[in-house]
Amino acid sequence: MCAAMWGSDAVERSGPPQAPEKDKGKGKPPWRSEGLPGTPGGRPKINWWRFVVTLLVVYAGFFVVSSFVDSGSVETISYTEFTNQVNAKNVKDIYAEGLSVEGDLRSAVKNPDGGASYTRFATEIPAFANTDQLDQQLSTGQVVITSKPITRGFFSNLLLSLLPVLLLAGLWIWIMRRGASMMGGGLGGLGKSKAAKPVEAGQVRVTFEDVAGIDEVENELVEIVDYLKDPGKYRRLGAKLPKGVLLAGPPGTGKTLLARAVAGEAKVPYFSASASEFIEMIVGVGASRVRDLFEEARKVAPSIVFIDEIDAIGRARGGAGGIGGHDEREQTLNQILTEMDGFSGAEGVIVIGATNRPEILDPALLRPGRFDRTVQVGLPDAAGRTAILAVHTRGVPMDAKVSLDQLAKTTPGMTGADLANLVNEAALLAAKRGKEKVTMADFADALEKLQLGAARSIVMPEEERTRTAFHEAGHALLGMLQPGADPVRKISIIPRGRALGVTLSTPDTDRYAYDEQYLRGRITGALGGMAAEQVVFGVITTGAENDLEQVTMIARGMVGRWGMSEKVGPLTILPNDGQRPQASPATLATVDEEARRIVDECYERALQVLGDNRDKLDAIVAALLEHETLDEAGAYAAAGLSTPNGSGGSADRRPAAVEARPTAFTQAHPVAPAEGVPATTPESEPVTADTEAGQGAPVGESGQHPSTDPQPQHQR
Ligand SMILES: Nc1ncnc2c1ncn2[C@@H]1O[C@H](COP(=O)(O)OP(=O)(O)OP(=O)(O)O)[C@@H](O)[C@H]1O
Ligand SMILES: [Zn+2]
Repeated sequence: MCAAMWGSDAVERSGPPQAPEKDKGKGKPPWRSEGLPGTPGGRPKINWWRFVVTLLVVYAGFFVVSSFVDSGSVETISYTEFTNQVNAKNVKDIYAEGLSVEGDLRSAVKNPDGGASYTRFATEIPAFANTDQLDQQLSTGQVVITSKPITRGFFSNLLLSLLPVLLLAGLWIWIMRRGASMMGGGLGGLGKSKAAKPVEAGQVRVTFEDVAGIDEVENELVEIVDYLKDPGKYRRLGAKLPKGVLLAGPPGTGKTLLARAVAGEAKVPYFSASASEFIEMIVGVGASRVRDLFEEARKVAPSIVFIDEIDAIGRARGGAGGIGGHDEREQTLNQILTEMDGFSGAEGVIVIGATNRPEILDPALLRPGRFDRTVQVGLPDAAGRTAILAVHTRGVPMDAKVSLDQLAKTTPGMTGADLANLVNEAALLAAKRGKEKVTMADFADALEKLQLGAARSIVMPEEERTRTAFHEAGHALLGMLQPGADPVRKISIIPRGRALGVTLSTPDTDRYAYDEQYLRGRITGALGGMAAEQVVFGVITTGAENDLEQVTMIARGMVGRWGMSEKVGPLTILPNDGQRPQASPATLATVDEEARRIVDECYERALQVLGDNRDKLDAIVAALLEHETLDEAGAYAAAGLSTPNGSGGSADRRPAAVEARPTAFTQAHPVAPAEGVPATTPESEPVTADTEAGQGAPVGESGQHPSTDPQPQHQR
């Protein structure tokens, strides 16, 4: 009974703070309530039935367990028997707590010496028992009661017996609240968006000055800034501005920064939220948060609402699930769409969304009147990188010899965030070294740390070191000898992170597209470590796991994505967006077969080249064992080759590269394969997940150049 009361109280408290009635009659589009059957106004759905059933089960379990605990050497007797024994003065001291009584009962068997012997007994006093009368009996029976006497009234007794239930219920609610508050909110505050607190107008300190290297993107947003500054100007002419702008591009390219800069330039309030924050375990919460957010934004319009990671909720419906339940995601998405449809444009709320994966967005989001403008935010080119470095080195005292141009050239593929990080790392290093200014050497070391990972101080057994040296030399030598391959920049057998050794190759210029020969070269190079182990030691180790992942990914991409197998043809069999492969089992089998053929051919070639150039391989290994790390010049010199850029650098080596997609190409070997057993991926598993991090995602004009970018890291 108490539990029931308590429960209904909890129902009250779980309701969203803003009563749904508030929305009624406000002329909200009718489809909203149709679209959300059973959850009007996004009221959280709590399954009370399940709650009650769970409690009953737990309660029953509690009794079963406690009856087991009671049994044993203790004899359970009935209440009547107990009172009889008391009256017969057979009961010694008792221990009473609540309704349970335990004590000693004189045995029927007498001791030989004539003394009494006792056995342990227990009983329950029923709630209807007359406890006053019992008290009387106990005192005349000379029974000493320890612990609390049994004089509680009916209700307190009941309450006591319900205590475990109450505790469990409390625990349950606590878990619920925790679940909710972990993602923001809390049960009482469900739906209250943390994001509803904007950065006030004029408080956003970021301007376009702080965003470098992506001028085209800025230009697209200037119009919006102008509109936000004076919406009236546009309104008078009846001009319609986009309600939403979608910024699409790889992580760290400055999308958030841009959105803030727009707010900073226009001096308007800025609301920001990550789409994943909206999603809750309880259906309807996301939608109510969205409603809240927009309500606040409208109050202070003109304003900007920035929604990061919009793909988390904006995935095409029916596609692979995102976070949160399906219903919740869809409702949240619907709410965003409703809100965007809702503004007349006169309100001056501009929504800026950001995503790494525009291709998986629900087309409904991109319809006119919603995110009707998509701006691609790509990786910066060399000039862009120089500009970004300039922004981030503004307050950093630098040695006169530091050349940002030079740095930009050696950092192809890095994003704005990477470059900001690089500057910071270099400054940290310089400070640690007690310098007044950051020098080029600090930058070089910081770059090495970022590209290769921080060195670890573990002592490698000599045998392991030699094996690693051969492995890395194998990667490197194939990189040096294959036409069109990216120059080898660094080889190292110093363990870093999870890697035992690293070979780094980067192109001279950023590149966006790769030809078949290049990709085969890359596969061959990635197999070089394993091939070297095979050639030299006759056995291979688990150290090539990472290499093989790359190999598999590239080979399958060539066949299933980039039309490089005649047998399969120019079809997309393995989509880039993580969707299931679209092909018959027979075609999938052919893809596997073709990928395997390519890899086999490349491995043969790797064995061949290394076998033919064993002298060069040994020479690189000797240099590596001596110096541990070789830079570009050192590596080529050790092999007796000239660097690709050097005097003898043959022009035919240079890839027919388009612009730059600088990809550091390193190979890492796990120091220890997880628990000794390298995880194996079944051949048939589509390797499309690699693009998750945007690493393999198309760069530049989205999707037009399916850039392979098979994971730049290539480490032993
Ligand atoms: N174009 C740029 N100019 C100057 N700094 C930049 C630029 N791009 C990124 N940065 C730096 O990188 C940091 C992170 O960028 P930001 O958070 O805007 O990236 P993002 O594209 O929103 O990434 P994500 O998709 O991961 O959210 C910025 O705070 C800034 O310091
Ligand atoms: Zn390797």
